[in-house]
Amino acid sequence: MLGFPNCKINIGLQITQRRPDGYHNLQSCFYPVAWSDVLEIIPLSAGEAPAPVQFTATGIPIPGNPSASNNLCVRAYEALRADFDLPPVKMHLHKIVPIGAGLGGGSADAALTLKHLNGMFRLGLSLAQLEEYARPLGADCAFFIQNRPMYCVEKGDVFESLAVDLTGYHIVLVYPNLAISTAEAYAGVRPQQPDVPLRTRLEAPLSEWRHTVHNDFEDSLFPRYPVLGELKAQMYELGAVYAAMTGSGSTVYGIFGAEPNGLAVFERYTTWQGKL
Ligand SMILES: C[C@](O)(CO)[C@H](O)COP(=O)(O)OP(=O)(O)OC[C@H]1O[C@@H](n2ccc(N)nc2=O)[C@H](O)[C@@H]1O
Ligand SMILES: Nc1ncnc2c1ncn2[C@@H]1O[C@H](COP(=O)(O)OP(=O)(O)OP(=O)(O)O)[C@@H](O)[C@H]1O
Repeated sequence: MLGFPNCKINIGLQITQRRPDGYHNLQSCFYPVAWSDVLEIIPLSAGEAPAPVQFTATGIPIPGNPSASNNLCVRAYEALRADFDLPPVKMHLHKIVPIGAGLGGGSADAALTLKHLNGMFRLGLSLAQLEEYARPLGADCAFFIQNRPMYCVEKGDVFESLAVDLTGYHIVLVYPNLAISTAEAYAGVRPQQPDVPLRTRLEAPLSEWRHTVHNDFEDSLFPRYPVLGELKAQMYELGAVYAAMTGSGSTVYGIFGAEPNGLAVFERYTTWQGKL
C-alpha cells in the first residue's frame, strides 16, 4: 500500500502552562498542508521475513536516527503488534518533508503507518482508537489520524472543532536549512495564560490575523535565529495576508490570495508552495 503522509502548519500557538509530566499545555490551530513524504507498506509471508518489520529509508537523511528501529514508522508498527497478531511487513519511507522544521513530518509518517496497518490487516480500529495508539508516539501524532483543520489543546493531542477554512488560498513554506529541536524550543519559552484566547482571534477575519494571531515560539527563537524574522517580513513584502513560523520552527509560511511573484528571494532555501 502506497501513501503520502502530509505535514501540518500551526496557525497561532499559545503555550499556556508547563505540566507536571514535563510537557506543556498549548492552544493552536493545526492545519494540514500537502507537502508530503512517500510511504510504502507491503505485507510479507512469515517465510520471507527474518524480522517482523524490514524498514528502509531514502531521501532526506533522518538525523539522530541511525537505527531503523527508532523510526516512528517502526514504532507505530510495534505499538500495534503489542496488541494484534500482525503479519510481517516491509516498509519504505522516502523522506521529503524537512525534519526539525515545525511541520510534524515524523508524526505524520507514524499516523499513516497506523492507519494503513489498520486497513490492510482489517484490525477494525476506530479513529478514536487509532488516536490512542498515536498519542504515545508524539504530541503531534494524533492530529494526523483525522488530518483535518482542528483547534488543538492540552499537549496538542486533544481536539476541538474550529470553523477555519482556507480552501483556495495559496501557501508558501520556507525551511531555512536550520533544524530546531522541539525539546530545545520548549525549554526557551515562558508559558503564560493569554489575555484573549487564540480561538477568539481565529474567529475574526483572516485580514486581522496579522495583528492578533501569534506563535509564542517566535518570541524566543527570532532573537536567536534572525533569519526567521527576516523570512516572515519577506512573506509580507511579497503580499502575504498572514505569515508566521510554524510550531517550534524553523519553517516560516505565508498565506496568499494567489500565487505570488518574487519567490526567487527564497531560492537558497528549501521551499514548497501549493493550494491549501
Ligand atoms: C511544536 C509542536 O509541533 C506544535 O504542534 C508540537 O508541540 C511538538 O510535538 P512533537 O514534535 O510531536 O513532540 P514530542 O516528540 O511528543 O515531544 C518532544 C519534546 O517536546 C516537548 N513538548 C512537546 C509537546 C508539548 N505539548 N510540550 C512539550 O514540552 C517535550 O520536551 C518533549 O520531550
Ligand atoms: N519518520 C521520521 N521522520 C522524521 N523524524 C523521525 C522519524 N522517525 C524518527 N524520527 C526522529 O524524530 C526527530 C525529529 O523530530 P522533530 O519532532 O524535531 O521533527 P519533526 O517530526 O520533523 O516535526 P516537528 O519539528 O514539527 O516536531 C529526528 O531527530 C529523528 O531522530
